[in-house]
Amino acid sequence: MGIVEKIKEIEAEMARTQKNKATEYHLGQLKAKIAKLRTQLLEPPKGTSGAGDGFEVTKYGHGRVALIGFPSVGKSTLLTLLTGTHSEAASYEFTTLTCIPGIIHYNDTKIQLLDLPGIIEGASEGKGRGRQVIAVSKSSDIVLMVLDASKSEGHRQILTRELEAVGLRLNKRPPQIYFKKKKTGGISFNSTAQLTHVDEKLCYQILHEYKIHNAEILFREDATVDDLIDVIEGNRKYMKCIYVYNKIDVVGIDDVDRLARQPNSIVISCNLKLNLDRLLAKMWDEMGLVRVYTKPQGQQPDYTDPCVLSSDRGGCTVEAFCNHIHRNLVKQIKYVLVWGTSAKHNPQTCGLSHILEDEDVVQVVKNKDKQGEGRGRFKSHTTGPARISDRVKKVPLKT
Ligand SMILES: Nc1nc2c(ncn2[C@@H]2O[C@H](COP(=O)(O)OP(=O)(O)OP(=O)(O)O)[C@@H](O)[C@H]2O)c(=O)[nH]1
Ligand SMILES: [K+]
Ligand SMILES: [Mg+2]
Repeated sequence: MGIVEKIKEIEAEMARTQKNKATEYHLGQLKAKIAKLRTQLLEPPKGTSGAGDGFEVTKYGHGRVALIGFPSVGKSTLLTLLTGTHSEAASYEFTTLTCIPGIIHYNDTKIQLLDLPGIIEGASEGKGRGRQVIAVSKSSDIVLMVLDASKSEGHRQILTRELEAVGLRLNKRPPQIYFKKKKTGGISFNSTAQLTHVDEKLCYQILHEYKIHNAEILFREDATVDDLIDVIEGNRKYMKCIYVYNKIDVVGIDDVDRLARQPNSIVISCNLKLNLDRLLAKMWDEMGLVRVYTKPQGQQPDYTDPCVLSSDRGGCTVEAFCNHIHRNLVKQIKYVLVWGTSAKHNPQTCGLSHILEDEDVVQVVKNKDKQGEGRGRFKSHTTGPARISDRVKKVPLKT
């Protein structure tokens, strides 16, 4: 029996089993069995590297965004509109057969947008190009789930389920469960929260299913069995997702209004070029990119060429900023001067652990730079409006 058949069989058994206190442990065990099989399903076939099939696209720019959706929802039309790169669009399904990259220029940053083939129910089990599409989505920073506003609202749930089946968690944070495997000592089970979904026995059974006999586990919230399995599997990817309802030109105003009010959602029309600017702004906000402008001593910063940090990848500390500029810079640094919203006063003298914010300006002072930095430096600075864009771009910085 293949892995997919095994999963189907267990799913059928779960559907047959009544949910009550007595079957709770058995159901938990079945969930763990499915999770293990799905992980097996994700392992690339022996002798291959993974995604394959012309789907590997080199990362480019300051972040990567994947377009995921059923066929013919308008993914390619959207890529062409936002990036200027042509991706074939047509009224028949599966027009796009590979991964097509384009570049969005926004806020002086470059975002790589990936058009992908449509995916369908069963994608997680390898239907269509599901596996390759999912592998590419996992490599991106956020997902735009493109939906047809005129079609069934169930599509969003189906796609979410497909992505969950392969370990993607959309708009969720990791469960607050501490878990550490040990060599000896048995299982130590603790919780700092009242648990209503999981008890010690169920936890032991799940761990037993994974052949884990020595571990430390601490629940910091009222987590579920699924949360526990996610933590044990350890391979889940937590991603932001924006639900993009396209084709609002063909639905009534009441539907548009309802869809627009759902969390993490935006309504657009590629045909009428409606709301695309709002989509870009939302996408950029969700990516959590932080632009930092470097200011050479005695000069104005170059506002066209930011150093772009990410709160998700690598962090936004002064240390991350320095590493971004040069790998040896951290060793040479004495302190930095920071202007902008992260600074208590302008400029603030900061160390490596200071966390920078979008549009901050940083001047690096190296150890050998001591000479030029007299005490008068601090007298000459004025505090301006809170936004660096107002303050710095109009009023030259005192240097
Ligand atoms: N009415 C309407 N039609 C649209 C809109 N956007 C795209 N379409 C049409 O929808 C059809 C499918 O568009 P595509 O861009 O090929 O869709 P896709 O999601 O890339 O499709 P696949 O590559 O096959 O998965 C085309 O006929 C488009 O012209 C829109 O905003 N409104
Ligand atoms: K199409
Ligand atoms: Mg397409």
